[in-house]
Amino acid sequence: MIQLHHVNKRFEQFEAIKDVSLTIDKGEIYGIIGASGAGKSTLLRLINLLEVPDSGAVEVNGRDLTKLRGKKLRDARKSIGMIFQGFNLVANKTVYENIAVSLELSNYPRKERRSRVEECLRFVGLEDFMKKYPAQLSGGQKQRVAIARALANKPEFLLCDEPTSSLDPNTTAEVLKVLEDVNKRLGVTIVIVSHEMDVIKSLCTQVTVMANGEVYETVRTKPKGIQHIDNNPKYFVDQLAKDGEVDRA
Ligand SMILES: Nc1ncnc2c1ncn2[C@@H]1O[C@H](COP(=O)(O)OP(=O)(O)OP(=O)(O)O)[C@@H](O)[C@H]1O
Repeated sequence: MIQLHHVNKRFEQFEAIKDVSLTIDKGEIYGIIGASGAGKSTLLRLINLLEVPDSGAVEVNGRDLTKLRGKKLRDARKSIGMIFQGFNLVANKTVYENIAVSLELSNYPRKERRSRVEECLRFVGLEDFMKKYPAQLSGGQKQRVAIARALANKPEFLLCDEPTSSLDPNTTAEVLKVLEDVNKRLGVTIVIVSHEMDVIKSLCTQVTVMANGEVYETVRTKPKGIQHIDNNPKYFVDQLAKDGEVDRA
């Protein structure tokens, strides 16, 4: 379980995140949506302390990450994988090496690294791509490699920052299917930031709408048939309420 308690984050004078508290239960696919600049990515990055909060607590399975330093923080972070809109693969390394590097950094037992890389690539359907370089892959394949890399250390949580925003609709569907498998078959809790309502609609079990650095509302829903997007946060909630059964959290 992930819990944020009264978290605040400023960039100089600008208050990017204001007193945000939320709970993400094990097994959820938790969406964070909202207009551009609402604070979605910052909120996601606070969960693994890529952004350090100015105040408040970030608890992962009951441990406050803001109190951990050095090896203890690195170990805690192993339970949290992350993928990005731009994939963040290393261009001059092969698919195999991109994944193996994360096992090296975490001191994964040397003899088991190869089979773990193979296992992760099989999971995302790219076992035949080990020797390719990122430039030889499509956008969807790059994101699947990034997912395999994020899974390598067997995380409990996967943070996804706009994972399909640079992909076309078909490739988006392919990546969403992999993320759904990660949740259903591996039991990984997923937190996904997206401005695409279709992504939220097809995947999420709970959704937080952000506006101006604050939680506007959190709803549990299985929305259907959402077509448009609007910058008014009330719009997101109204759409979710209209298209599915919404329990206000
Ligand atoms: N490192 C930083 N330094 C200064 N300001 C920042 C930094 N990171 C984010 N911000 C500001 O904080 C606000 C929230 O940014 P954030 O990226 O979290 O928004 P977002 O909702 O993810 O937006 P988008 O959908 O456009 O990516 C924005 O106004 C942004 O300019």
